[in-house]
Amino acid sequence: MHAVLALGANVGHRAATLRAAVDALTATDGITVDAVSTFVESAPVGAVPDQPDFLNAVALVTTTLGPHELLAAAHAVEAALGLDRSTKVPDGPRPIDVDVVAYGDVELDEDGLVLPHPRAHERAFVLGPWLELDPHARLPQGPVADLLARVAP
Ligand SMILES: Nc1ncnc2c1ncn2[C@@H]1O[C@H](COP(=O)(O)OP(=O)(O)OP(=O)(O)O)[C@@H](O)[C@H]1O
Ligand SMILES: Nc1nc2c(c(=O)[nH]1)N=C(CO)CN2
Repeated sequence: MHAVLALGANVGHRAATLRAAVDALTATDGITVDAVSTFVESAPVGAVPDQPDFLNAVALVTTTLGPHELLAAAHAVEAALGLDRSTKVPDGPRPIDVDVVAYGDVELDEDGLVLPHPRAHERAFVLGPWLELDPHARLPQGPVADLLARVAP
């Protein structure tokens, strides 16, 4: 299955951490990283505006893992790179965040996993890097190119 992962970091050496996350994904059984976007910087979006800017990227992967296993693998990469989920503030600062944006065309909402990611369609820091890798990418809300045009200033 093809899947789309979003990576973000705003604490520590952000670029080094994003590279380490890609390396950790590459080293994960059942995941092949096919493409990684450029790293883009953006101001924090969401409930915590007073925090450092983020560096974000998108990775396209091919995986034999199921969607829940892929989320577990993303969480394992976060933990390996120092993310302590017990102290994580929603929308707040973090050394690394790895979200599952899409898993093929699968739509589901079960056991702590919503696919596609419920906020991906309104996040330029996801849509822009994804569009760079796949000009034909789509979400249920529409083509990623159109969604980006709608949210980008
Ligand atoms: N598609 C998804 N990708 C990642 N996490 C998801 C997804 N759908 C649901 N979740 C759930 O969301 C929970 C919180 O995720 P997380 O801690 O990454 O939130 P956040 O990064 O603060 O905010 P956001 O989810 O808006 O990026 C996770 O524990 C996970 O179970
Ligand atoms: N620019 C930007 N803002 C955010 C980000 C992020 O990755 N980039 N992640 C968040 C919570 O997941 C909240 N806000």
